[in-house]
Amino acid sequence: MWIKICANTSLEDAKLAAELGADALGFVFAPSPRRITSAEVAKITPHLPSTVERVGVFHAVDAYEIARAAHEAGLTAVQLHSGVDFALLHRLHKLFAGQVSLIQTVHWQVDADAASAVIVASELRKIAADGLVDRVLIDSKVGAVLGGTGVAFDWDIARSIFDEAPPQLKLIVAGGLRAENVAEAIQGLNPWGVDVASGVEAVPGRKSPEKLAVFIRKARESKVDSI
Ligand SMILES: O=C(O)c1ccccc1NCC(=O)[C@H](O)[C@H](O)COP(=O)(O)O
Repeated sequence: MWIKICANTSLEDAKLAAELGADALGFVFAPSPRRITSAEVAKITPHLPSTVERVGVFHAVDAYEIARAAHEAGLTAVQLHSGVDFALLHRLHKLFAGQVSLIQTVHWQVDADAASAVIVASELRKIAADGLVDRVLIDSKVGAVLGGTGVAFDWDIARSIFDEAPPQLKLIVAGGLRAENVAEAIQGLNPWGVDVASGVEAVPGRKSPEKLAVFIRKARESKVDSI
């Protein structure tokens, strides 16, 4: 199980998450109470183990702007968090030339779960057909808020979408995960990875060491029920 701890804003939190076994650390460049600049991330990434992915979360902006920020911040992956824009994905793929990987977010509108199921399934098919990206993060959208919502989407409705997704896609579940429910998400959806931001915080923008430790342990220990 790939585990991403997102929305880090300090070296202390990022180092702790890495020590506790996170596979990837996220830094939010998109508008957020947890937003961080590339100059600030550049002071954190050199102190992290090289085995841990450093993922920048961006709303669609200019490809050159994303590439400049990724370079300055020392990112190893870029997560595009506002709608699927194949032209932008292809521009970034060319600019990064294999040095930085790409993760695409697809949003699940929580107050319209049945419609979201149809839309998300369609987006997954298009991403698979395009063939450029294999990691897709499915995150809750609450009203107009695209991330860090602390709200889970309807996993019962989502189960068939995860089950029937194109097999080449590595699906990451996000939105409202906490130590208390990460096992349920893993057992219900059988994702390739999990991602959490607010669910392991003590206060907005600062992680709770206890919540982080329990979340990572529970995600590691969780097994998918075999039929
Ligand atoms: O985390 C944020 O504050 C955020 C804000 C705006 C865009 C993206 C953001 N985070 C991206 C992620 O990958 C988060 O891990 C994800 O939204 C999950 O958030 P949460 O429900 O708080 O665990």
